[in-house]
Amino acid sequence: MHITFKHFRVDISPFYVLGISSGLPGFHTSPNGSRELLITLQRYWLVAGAARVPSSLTNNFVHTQSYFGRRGTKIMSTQSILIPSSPPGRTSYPTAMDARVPDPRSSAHNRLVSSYIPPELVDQIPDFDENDLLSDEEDLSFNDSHTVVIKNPQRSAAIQPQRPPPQHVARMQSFEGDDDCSVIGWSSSPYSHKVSTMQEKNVPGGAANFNRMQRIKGSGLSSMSTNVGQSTVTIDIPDNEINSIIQPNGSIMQLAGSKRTLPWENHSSSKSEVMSEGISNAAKKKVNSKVLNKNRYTDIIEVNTKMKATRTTTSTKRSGSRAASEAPEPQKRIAKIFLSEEQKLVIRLVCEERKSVFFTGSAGTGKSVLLREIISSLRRKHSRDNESVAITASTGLAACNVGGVTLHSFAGFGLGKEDLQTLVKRIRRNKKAMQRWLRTKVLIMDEISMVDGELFDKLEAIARQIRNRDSPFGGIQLVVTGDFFQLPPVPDYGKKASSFAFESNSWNIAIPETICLTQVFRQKDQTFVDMLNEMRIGKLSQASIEEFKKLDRIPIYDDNLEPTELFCTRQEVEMANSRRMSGLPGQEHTYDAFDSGTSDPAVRAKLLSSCMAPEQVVLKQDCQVMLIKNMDDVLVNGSLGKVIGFMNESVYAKYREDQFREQFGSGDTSDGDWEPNGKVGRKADVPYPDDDSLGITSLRERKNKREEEFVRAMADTSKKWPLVRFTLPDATIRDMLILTETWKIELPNGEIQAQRSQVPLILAWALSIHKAQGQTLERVKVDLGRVFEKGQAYVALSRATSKDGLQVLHFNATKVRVHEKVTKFYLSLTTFNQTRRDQDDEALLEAHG
Ligand SMILES: Nc1ncnc2c1ncn2[C@@H]1O[C@H](COP(=O)(O)OP(=O)(O)OP(=O)(O)O)[C@@H](O)[C@H]1O
Repeated sequence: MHITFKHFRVDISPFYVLGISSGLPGFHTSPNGSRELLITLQRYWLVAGAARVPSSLTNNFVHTQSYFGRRGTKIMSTQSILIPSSPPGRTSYPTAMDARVPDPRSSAHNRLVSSYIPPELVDQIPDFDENDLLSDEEDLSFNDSHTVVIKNPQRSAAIQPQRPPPQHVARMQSFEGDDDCSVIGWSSSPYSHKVSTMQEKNVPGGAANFNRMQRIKGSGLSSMSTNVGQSTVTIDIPDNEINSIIQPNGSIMQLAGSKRTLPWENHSSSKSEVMSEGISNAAKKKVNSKVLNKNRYTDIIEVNTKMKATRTTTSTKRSGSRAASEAPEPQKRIAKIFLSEEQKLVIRLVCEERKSVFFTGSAGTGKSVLLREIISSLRRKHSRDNESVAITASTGLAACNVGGVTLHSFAGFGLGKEDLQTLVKRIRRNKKAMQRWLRTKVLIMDEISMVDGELFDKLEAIARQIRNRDSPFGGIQLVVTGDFFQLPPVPDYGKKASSFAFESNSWNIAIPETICLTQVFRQKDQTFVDMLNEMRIGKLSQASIEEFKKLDRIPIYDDNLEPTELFCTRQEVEMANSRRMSGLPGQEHTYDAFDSGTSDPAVRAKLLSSCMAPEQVVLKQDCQVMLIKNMDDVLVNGSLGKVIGFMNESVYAKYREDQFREQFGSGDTSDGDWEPNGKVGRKADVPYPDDDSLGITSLRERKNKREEEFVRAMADTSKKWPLVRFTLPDATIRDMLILTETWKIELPNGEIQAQRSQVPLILAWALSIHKAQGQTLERVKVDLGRVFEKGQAYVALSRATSKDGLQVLHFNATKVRVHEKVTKFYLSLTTFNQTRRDQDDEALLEAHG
């Protein structure tokens, strides 16, 4: 996405302003008739202050959240980009100074601080010290590439407590841009406040203008602002980094999968609520008035701060000089996926040609990845009416994975067992359900293999009746995906077997386009891909049978991580996991989920019962866990790790610092590519069982006393989280403190029916095949002797990324069974697909050059 702005301002703001500025979005104003880009590079987020701002405000209005932490912690290196525009009637252009960043020593500043930060924490805020100020502008300047260079180590160290020896020349994180596109990059590193290269077009004064840095009188580093006046700046924001777009009418379009959870959403403890209650009336008034003002802004685009894809990957070898990184927070960096030509074809059919499509393909062909892309595109396309794209899936688990609701929930007809007319009547009585059916333009259905054919027909007929239109699904465009060779619908109790959706009467007329994805991404080894494809269709060659039999051995792994054992029943899974847990010494750490949402508690509990994140996670040191959310491009849903300790975020900061020193020594850290999210290539297994063993005493000696108190104060109020050691595919290790994440079951209008905040970990010695569907696992152990359902063996084995990481016990070709009608259905598609491919050959050839 390219966005062009006429004005922009860069604020570089360390500690003081943050708890306040982020919570008071109304201060962000811009001149009449113009659009303003405000970039705030924040050194510290004083979360205590921010947490007192009601989430409704932050959610619905500014979304300054970029990298939020939890209450009671200090978060280093946050940034946000806000793009408000044109509040009518405004002609003035308040600077950061007069609008929201009063001189830290002024009474105005104190008033702001004290109205948003609880008194006990105000006491912990270090006094502003004249010595902390940079003496003059020579201490701080922009160099040619607009790099902030902090020249005075002592002073900047005092201001920014976690700063390592600071010859830190902030290096730009610049994105590549084409000629028409100016680019701004930024870094989350507090050592590198910066705004990267900007190619300004038609800028009166050009770069010189940019350099016109405004400093806040007397406040040194506490805030700076650069004002480019009439520059035109276009920034290129990768789609996957846009969380939400606030539209001219004030409504918010959430984009798929990228929203960062706010601390108060995350927090399972009621502490933050207590804090909100404690908010002063004056503050409440202030906040409310800002809410009322929200329509003044016509659009705000929020960019989350997952680490930019342009960050260089850390080498695991020690290198002479590296840029020190401080950020103890696990920053997210989601890999940019380049879609294959066949994936792009589906996007084109759906988004440009508005066709109803069914895209299918064997396990690992990127159906889920593609679906997420489609959702993003459709949401952007239908941004004026965010209710028009309905995301659904056959099961709660699948729905949770794509951020949608179950088909039943969308339909609003309960279990949907009654006859058609009864169901239609029920929906007509349900205003919200009616609205959904009427407003939906695109209906997405994931995991179609588990949708019953009868249900599919009912939905089709309901759509026609409610929308009073005779075309299939009443004119709703369908985007359907899944693989019928995987798990089938669960039959109703007492009913023999369910039918498949493709057997329904309406399937063929409702879905004119079918695309079979053929390129497998999950496995790289073509022999293995072929073996799995044979297994999928139940036609195993003798050679493949022999190969599978060879997998009945115990793979040797260099680390202590064991393969995840897949079982058919939940009971077996629970037994296997609890047996292993009870064998571990050590104290249990329990994490209770925090559930919320608009549905009543009983419905919510039911909706969340199939959420991948359990209600309660009990962990011990040394237990094996699996990540159930993508954290970045390396640590992804399915990554295996071992809990090596429990600590709070402040202690983790020290831990990271220790880790860094241990690995790279305490020498020059001013340059290089070491990055803050913990990718430290250290093979030695150094246990960090608890806070006390972290040697923080010695570190403290090196710290400023004031800062130490601050850290302790913050640490005291925070909770201990699991520190997990992940072994990466290249055999290096990476430790990450795992905090809570959120899963949502969301209706098309953005209403969150149910939401769960929980640490994104599950015990990973064992997993059910049902839950494993959709997962990618590096190490898998399956006992085929226990498999009973058609498609089950295929689902289980196809989770593995390689033969080396797959152990198969009791392989028996007769256990590999498929539904005959599924085979027939796919055979009929092959012909169709060939025709489709013939048609598209030309386009594909062209695309390949
Ligand atoms: N275009 C792509 N480029 C690179 N990797 C991809 C691409 N598409 C998918 N992948 C990767 O392939 C793996 C499998 O993708 P995904 O889970 O979307 O497959 P799927 O078809 O949904 O599988 P299943 O049917 O087993 O659920 C993931 O690790 C994903 O990141």
